[in-house]
Amino acid sequence: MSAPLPSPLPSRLSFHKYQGLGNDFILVDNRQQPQPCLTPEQAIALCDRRFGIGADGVIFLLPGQAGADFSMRLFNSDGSEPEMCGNGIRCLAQFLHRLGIPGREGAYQIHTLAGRIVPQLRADGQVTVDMGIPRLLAGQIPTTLAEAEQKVIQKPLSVAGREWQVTGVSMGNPHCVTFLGAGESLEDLDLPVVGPQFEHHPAFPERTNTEFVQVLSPTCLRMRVWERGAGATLACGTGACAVLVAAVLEGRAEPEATVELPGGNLEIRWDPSTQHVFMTGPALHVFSGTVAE
Ligand SMILES: N[C@@H](CCC[C@H](N)C(=O)O)C(=O)O
Repeated sequence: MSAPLPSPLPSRLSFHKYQGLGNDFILVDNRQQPQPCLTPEQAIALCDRRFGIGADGVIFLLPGQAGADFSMRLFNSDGSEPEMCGNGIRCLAQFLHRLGIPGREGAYQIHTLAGRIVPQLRADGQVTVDMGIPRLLAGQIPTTLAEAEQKVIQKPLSVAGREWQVTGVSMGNPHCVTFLGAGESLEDLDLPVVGPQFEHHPAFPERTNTEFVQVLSPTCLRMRVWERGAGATLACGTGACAVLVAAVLEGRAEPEATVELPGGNLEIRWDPSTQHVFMTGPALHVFSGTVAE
């Protein structure tokens, strides 16, 4: 049997493991330099659940840009860099609090590749995040399922031998949302088969996250997710926001609803006056450590 490949694990790296509804991340205090201290290859190695620490991604706490208090960047477990991470930014807010950085009335101004995002710690220990305004035009998602200046609502998409109706939403990162038909169940979905075919579909030039949704009521949505660059995860915060937005656009839900994910629930609100989406949910520190020599 051949010896395992040499690991690019960054020896002696201090890290902090957090999770939001089981969507788990390795957080690195990277405030000493403007660029991430790790390469995508090192992030892949750290995320490996056998040879590394194990996580859905690596999140970097960086110095602020554009007037923000701090910046956040992250690598998915496949080494790709997404624009934003909803569960992850709740974890980042808890990390800042644990570092003894109070924020303004518990709120932190965070610069991300999706723009300014504002998580706020709540007295009950949960975190509410102003996720900004969803992008709904095909050119913003991006997708070729419609003309660039058109919305993508209930468009047909052939995947895995069947036609799905999909709605596209960007929360800074791309999301393809599809609602199950009567008699279909989330448990019957073969995510490892259909997920990658959605993720890599040519209609999504930057790949996509895909959410499969069952409407329990206009104020309760149940979902599973296949994430771009991470696969099937227990929760996706930007995905839950995209699901609420898509459900409202399709006339299936109220602007405020509970989104049930395999890892737990998120409360999502799409404010009609400001068009901002707000997400509320938990984020917990699991352990801290240092990578071996
Ligand atoms: N799980 C995250 C999303 C992380 C990024 C996503 N995989 C992408 O590539 O867009 C969340 O909670 O939003």
